[in-house]
Amino acid sequence: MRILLADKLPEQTVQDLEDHGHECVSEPGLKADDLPGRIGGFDVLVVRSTKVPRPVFEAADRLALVVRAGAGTNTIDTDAAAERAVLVSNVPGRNAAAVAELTLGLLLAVDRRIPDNVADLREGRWDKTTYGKAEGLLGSTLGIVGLGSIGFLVAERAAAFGIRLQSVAREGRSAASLARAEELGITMCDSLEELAATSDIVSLHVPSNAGTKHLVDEAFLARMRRGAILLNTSRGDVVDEDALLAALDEGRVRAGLDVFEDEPGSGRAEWSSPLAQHPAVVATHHIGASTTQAQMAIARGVTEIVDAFTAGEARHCVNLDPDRLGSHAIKVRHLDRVGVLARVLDRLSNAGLNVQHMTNRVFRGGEAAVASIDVEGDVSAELLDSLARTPHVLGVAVVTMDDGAGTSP
Ligand SMILES: NC(=O)C1=CN([C@@H]2O[C@H](COP(=O)(O)OP(=O)(O)OC[C@H]3O[C@@H](n4cnc5c(N)ncnc54)[C@H](O)[C@@H]3O)[C@@H](O)[C@H]2O)C=CC1
Ligand SMILES: O=C(O)C(=O)COP(=O)(O)O
Repeated sequence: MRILLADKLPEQTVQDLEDHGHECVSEPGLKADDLPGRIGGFDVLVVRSTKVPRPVFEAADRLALVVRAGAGTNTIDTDAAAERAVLVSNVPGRNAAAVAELTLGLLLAVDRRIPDNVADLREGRWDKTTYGKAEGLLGSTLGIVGLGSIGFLVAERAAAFGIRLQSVAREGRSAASLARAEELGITMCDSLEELAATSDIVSLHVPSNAGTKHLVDEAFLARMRRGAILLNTSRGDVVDEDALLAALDEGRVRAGLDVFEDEPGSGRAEWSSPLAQHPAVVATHHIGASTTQAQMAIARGVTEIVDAFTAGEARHCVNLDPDRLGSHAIKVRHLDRVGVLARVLDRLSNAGLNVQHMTNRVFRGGEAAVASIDVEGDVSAELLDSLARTPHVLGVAVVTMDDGAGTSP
């Protein structure tokens, strides 16, 4: 597998991939605009925050997998990838502890004005009068928006500070997630509006997508308690930055921010931002995931995904359609001979059935195999009979899949 690494990744990533037999080219300086001209000849692209827009997929000849060495895939045009059958996978959860640590760091820094304390002391000014006025966090209420990998780890850490926890009730939350929330004493608000109005601190841990864009807008900020703290370590566009700036200027809220809508995509850049420079903001350089621990964990995750892909598995893929798993699962047990599957597929095609997902596993000894073919459409007795009579086929069975009961790819 030829792999292009277009971002700063630990040397261990390259080492692991090469140890697993892959050929790696590491070009951490590549930008989105360079990628279309560079992607030719590579099977796999690995990136962190480097953007992967549509032209990359249009220019690619062999590209079959993009791995986001991190959590958020909003920087990758996953639709363009899907249109060209390129898998996009992320490495979920592995950097969550690092982001949770930074989130708590920002909270303490805002509450105690630690950066301003430090700056004044470095300038030779002692000012206990100004800085000795923090509110304190014990008994305050933290509203967590986005109760996933990071949200839960923020909750665990905040609980240790004696902070009360709440989130928003959401359809489709798994039983495991509900149980964990209950265990941590997280109460559920009925709405985001209620969370905004009843939290002393709001921390954002949702992915960036159409549904979360400007989730924190003027109305949300207007509902927040006076002096409340907004923490954003998710993505810049989850917050309406103009509305936040206005709320900060009016002294209504304070903020700890690791991410910005127009943040530079590179490691170093000249960049100024009224938000990042605001006196009521403690800002960092999108470093939530940038600990050695997190990056090593991500590096292992990247290798696992590439290895799984090599073995035919789409692990942590974000752009396969979970609803298109077919209406019927057909199992064909057959002798492992050249041409059997071609004949089986030919019969499915003649019956007008579209294959949604397919695997073929060979048994020990190499004599026989079983193909699992998920199809969409009616499977007639006539078709089953013709499949069963295909040369070298040993047996055929069909299972009707309920909605959502398909075989996961
Ligand atoms: N600052 C940094 O360096 C990092 C930032 N991130 C950002 O944090 C985000 C979250 O990361 P994880 O916790 O690992 O992802 P996750 O997928 O484990 O959790 C996201 C949670 O948000 C929930 N959610 C989605 N839309 C929502 C909505 N409209 N309202 C309420 N909840 C909603 C999901 O159900 C899920 O529980 C990433 O998508 C990424 O953008 C992630 C890692 C590092
Ligand atoms: O994992 C994520 O979603 C992150 O935001 C981390 O970004 P990075 O890999 O540090 O550019």
